[in-house]
Amino acid sequence: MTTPHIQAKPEQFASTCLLPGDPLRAKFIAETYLTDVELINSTRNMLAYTGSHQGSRVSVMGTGMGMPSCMLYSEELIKEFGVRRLIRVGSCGSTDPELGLNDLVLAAGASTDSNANRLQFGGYDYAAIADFELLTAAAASARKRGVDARVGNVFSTDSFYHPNRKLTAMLNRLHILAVEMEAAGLYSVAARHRAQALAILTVSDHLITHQQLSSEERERSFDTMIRIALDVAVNDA
Ligand SMILES: O=P(O)(O)O[C@H]1O[C@H](CO)[C@@H](O)[C@H]1O
Ligand SMILES: O=c1cc[nH]c(=O)[nH]1
Repeated sequence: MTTPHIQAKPEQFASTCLLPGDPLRAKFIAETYLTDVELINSTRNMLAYTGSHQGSRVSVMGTGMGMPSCMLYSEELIKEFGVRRLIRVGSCGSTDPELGLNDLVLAAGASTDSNANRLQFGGYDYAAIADFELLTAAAASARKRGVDARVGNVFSTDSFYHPNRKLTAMLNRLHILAVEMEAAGLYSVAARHRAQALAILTVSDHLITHQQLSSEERERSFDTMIRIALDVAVNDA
């Protein structure tokens, strides 16, 4: 089966797929952490690979930026390629003074300014939440690795350059930890298909202090997040 966006056979995907926004981060993850790696999609340069990690098959694929792109790929991965566990490994902007560069967030829930989930829900508000099993596995992995990962609500936005100048303060007031662009959509697609999803995020920039990582660091670093995601993948495989 191929789709307009993914040219692969269903059996080429593992049932667990890591999903960075950046396809070059997918390449980096495949080349650095997996063995026996096969490139299984390059349509639109949205690179996807399957390989092995500690004896378990794992796939990794870029989703592009934003909910429309992430939801499209997630839907196809679940419906046409048999992917059942989708683990986003993304960057985010911290909205919390106590959450600094390179710190980790496990997105238990994802608020949003997007209409994408309302489109599927008759205009009502949908509470986009992570799969509990994946979330607790990631929290356990972080604990075991001595990593102080924060668990909480994030904000998935349609607008990287947000017009609301008071957004950061408003999010902080509601104890939302960070901003990114995909988790709320990923969670609703997974729920609709009874699949499991989790977003693990690393702080790449700080919306209060304006510190930031370089684009190369966003492509090639994030070792802790990737290792935790792979612990979850192997645990569940
Ligand atoms: O680093 P990734 O996974 O792409 O995630 C974040 O970075 C992009 C914006 O620069 C958006 O996709 C946002 O969600
Ligand atoms: O979506 C994102 C990702 C990183 N940093 C942000 O401010 N927003």
